[in-house]
Amino acid sequence: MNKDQYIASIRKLNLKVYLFGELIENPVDHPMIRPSLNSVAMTYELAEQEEHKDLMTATSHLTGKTVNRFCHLHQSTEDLVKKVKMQRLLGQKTASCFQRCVGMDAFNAIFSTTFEIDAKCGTEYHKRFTEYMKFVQENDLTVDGAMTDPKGDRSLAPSKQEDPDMYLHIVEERADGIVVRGAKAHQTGALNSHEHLIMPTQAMKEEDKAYAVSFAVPSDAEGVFMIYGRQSCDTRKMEEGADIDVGNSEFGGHEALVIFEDVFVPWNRVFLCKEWEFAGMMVERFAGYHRQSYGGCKTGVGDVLIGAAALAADYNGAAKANHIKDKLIEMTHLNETLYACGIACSAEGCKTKAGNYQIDNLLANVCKQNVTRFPYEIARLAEDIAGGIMVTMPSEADYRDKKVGPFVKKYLKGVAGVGTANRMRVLRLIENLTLGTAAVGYRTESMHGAGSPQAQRIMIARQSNLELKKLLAKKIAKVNESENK
Ligand SMILES: Cc1cc2nc3c(=O)[nH]c(=O)nc-3n(C[C@H](O)[C@H](O)[C@H](O)COP(=O)(O)OP(=O)(O)OC[C@H]3O[C@@H](n4cnc5c(N)ncnc54)[C@H](O)[C@@H]3O)c2cc1C
Repeated sequence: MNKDQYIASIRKLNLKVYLFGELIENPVDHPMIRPSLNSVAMTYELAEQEEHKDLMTATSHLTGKTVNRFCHLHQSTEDLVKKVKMQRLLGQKTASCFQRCVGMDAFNAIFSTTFEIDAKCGTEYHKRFTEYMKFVQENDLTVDGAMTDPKGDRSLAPSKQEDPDMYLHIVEERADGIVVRGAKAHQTGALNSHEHLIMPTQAMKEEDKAYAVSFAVPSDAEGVFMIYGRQSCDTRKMEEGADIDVGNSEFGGHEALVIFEDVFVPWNRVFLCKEWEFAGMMVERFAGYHRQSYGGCKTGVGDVLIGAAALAADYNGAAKANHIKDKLIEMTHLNETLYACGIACSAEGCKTKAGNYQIDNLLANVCKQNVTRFPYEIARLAEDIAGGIMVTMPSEADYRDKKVGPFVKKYLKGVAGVGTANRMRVLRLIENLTLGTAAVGYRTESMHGAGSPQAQRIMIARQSNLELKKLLAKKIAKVNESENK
């Protein structure tokens, strides 16, 4: 699809979306939601441009046809590297979350996991999922990769929760399919997606087998509805003529709470049904891909933030100061470190039993662990360079007002030759990325998206191979085991 066809295809869906307690009739044109749709639309627009085709498209190994890379099953480490480069490009173009990665990461995780379930259990999930992928590729769909359950009491297993719906689960198995109930929280781009692709949220034990479920449903399926997640400063987008104050008037991201009220799923769309031993594998593979993803997208957004900070320094007349130059160097160093990790875990990837490529899991976890920290430091340095006016500045309405406008223009001026409005625009962009709507994606998603920091530390511990490292040290130090006796 091109950009316009994508927008038209979302318009055709009969989505049930609630915002501020009301059912939204037309989410596509809602001023608070539309910027997020524009970000996804960019994934279609760039794929049409000759200069970006190499990154934005790939050849499907299922059909031999050209597909959008967001629908691709990675066939090599080169594909994995291109994925990260594509994500950086999109971060640069939108300065926000472009939402389509969760689906891509779910495709690749489910493809390889279902292959291994079938080999062990004699099921036919992989065949079903392969057919599903052909449908996704053929129709160039955006798919919400839905893993996170609300989880209620974090100290209790799914089946031990006071409310059994705190983890999405199977309530009925029928001859023609299953019925599921529950919710998925924090769903990125849910309203801009054609489909929801569900995975379990954690490894399961046998008593939790009703919660070990993976399936796909259209986003307007009977029984599915969404409650839009609000963001800091979101209603600025609803203000008359919203432009400067929004910071990024064109693009944004969103998350939603997606609720499944006894939703029927036909068997051909079920990819895991109670094989609890494989829930952990699916989760780990998805998380690995998604931890790689942040080495691309957050770096692209970081590029925009570094650029905005450098412009703020120019407009403030501080650009020549050595400490400002050094802070911009530090921001670049941190940002490129994230990118290096994204590229490294891709280049060190390997083939799965199903034939698609998986990232190096240790390096992907190191990547995400850095992502939980570095964007915060980059944001801190951007705020330092921007100055306090970034958060105390009068509104755009005051700037345009006949009476007080001239005072705003006069007293918010920086260096000669730069209009006050342009200085305001750059400062509002920094505010948007560090404290406003885009901070959801740049900051808190960096912390919790694809798992909170502790989840990566557990994975790093598991793969650090300390015993080998001890042996290396013993050899160099000439440790003599007989002296220990
Ligand atoms: C902006 C954003 C976008 C997201 N997009 C998606 C998406 O598209 N799809 C999707 O599926 N998910 C998405 N997520 C969800 C993300 O994966 C979760 O936020 C993450 O897994 C953490 O879960 P939580 O938010 O419930 O935090 P919690 O589980 O409440 O964690 C809070 C803290 O408690 C700790 N903790 C939690 N449980 C335990 C325990 N049992 N023992 C000890 N400590 C514990 C954690 O380590 C953390 O420090 C998104 C999240 C964000 C913020």
